[in-house]
Amino acid sequence: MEAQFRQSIQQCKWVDTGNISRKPGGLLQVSQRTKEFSGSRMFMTIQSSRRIPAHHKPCLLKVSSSLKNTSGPVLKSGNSPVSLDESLVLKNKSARMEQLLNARCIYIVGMMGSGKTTVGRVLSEALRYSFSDSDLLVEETMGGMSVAEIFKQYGEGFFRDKETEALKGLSMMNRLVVSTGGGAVIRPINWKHMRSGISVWLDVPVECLARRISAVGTGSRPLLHGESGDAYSKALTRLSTLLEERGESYSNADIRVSFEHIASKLKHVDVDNLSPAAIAIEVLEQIESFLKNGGLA
Ligand SMILES: Nc1ncnc2c1ncn2[C@@H]1O[C@H](COP(=O)(O)OP(=O)(O)OP(=O)(O)O)[C@@H](O)[C@H]1O
Ligand SMILES: O=C(O)C1=C[C@@H](O)[C@@H](O)[C@H](O)C1
Repeated sequence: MEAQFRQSIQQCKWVDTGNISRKPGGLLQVSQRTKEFSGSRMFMTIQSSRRIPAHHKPCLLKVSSSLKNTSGPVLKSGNSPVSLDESLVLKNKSARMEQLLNARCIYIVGMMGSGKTTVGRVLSEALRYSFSDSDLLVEETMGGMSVAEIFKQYGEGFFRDKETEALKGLSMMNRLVVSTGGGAVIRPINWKHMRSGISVWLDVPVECLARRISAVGTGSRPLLHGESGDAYSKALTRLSTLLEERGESYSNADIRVSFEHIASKLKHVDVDNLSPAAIAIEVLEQIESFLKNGGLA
């Protein structure tokens, strides 16, 4: 396959085919003719379907290039812009971790608004995992009722039972990134299910959570209803109480990804402008060192 691939791109004049190297995870790195594309990099990935016999594997060629000084958001991952540089780091790290991860699921825990869904989607794409959201699963089993409606009609206890059922089902699967409900950590039985994989706590300062949530409203977040004051103060008051109650439960996670730590590492003045991809990269780095240091052994 690789030889065929080399041949098929011989005519492609801006690719120096003599300089193809294989990277882990099937990534082929191709350097370009520096005369014409000075300062740019090009990566090609061969992806194939597992269900088809090896000698008939179709080949999907993904080509991306980046020019030096191109750091603006240019690729889209779901709704999250991922810069080419971040995208390459994510791809390389993910490919390196394929074996180490051994198809284990990743459970993302954290307060509402911490970015479990946003970061989870970026991670799942990079790892070529599927993405799942336990809140959405509960809504599906309830025939499309929203979480807020379930709380209102049946109460929190009922919702928590459904959440536990959803996590139990997910614990039997592999190659999933799961965004868990913000309160999933409070039930020990849920930890039993999440221990089937690697759990990651997105630890976001409460002021940042309140800013994010007050920007979009609390309509879909029943536990934030009922405070008085402006949207930011209401969210801040309620979230602070919840975080105080749950701090210890979140710290049961195998890995804690602190936004303050990422901001200081990247020399950002605050935590509000960390890209989902930068957070996903930190998650991968921490998972790698957790597993290499015998985590889950
Ligand atoms: N890195 C980021 N920078 C800026 N805004 C972000 C970032 N990540 C997420 N957001 C925004 O914060 C809000 C919450 O994000 P998201 O839905 O991913 O969080 P969540 O943890 O899944 O929340 P919930 O548990 O309430 O469903 C969204 O409006 C999202 O666009
Ligand atoms: O923090 C919580 O307890 C919740 C978070 C959401 O994801 C939903 O699971 C629900 O609104 C409860």
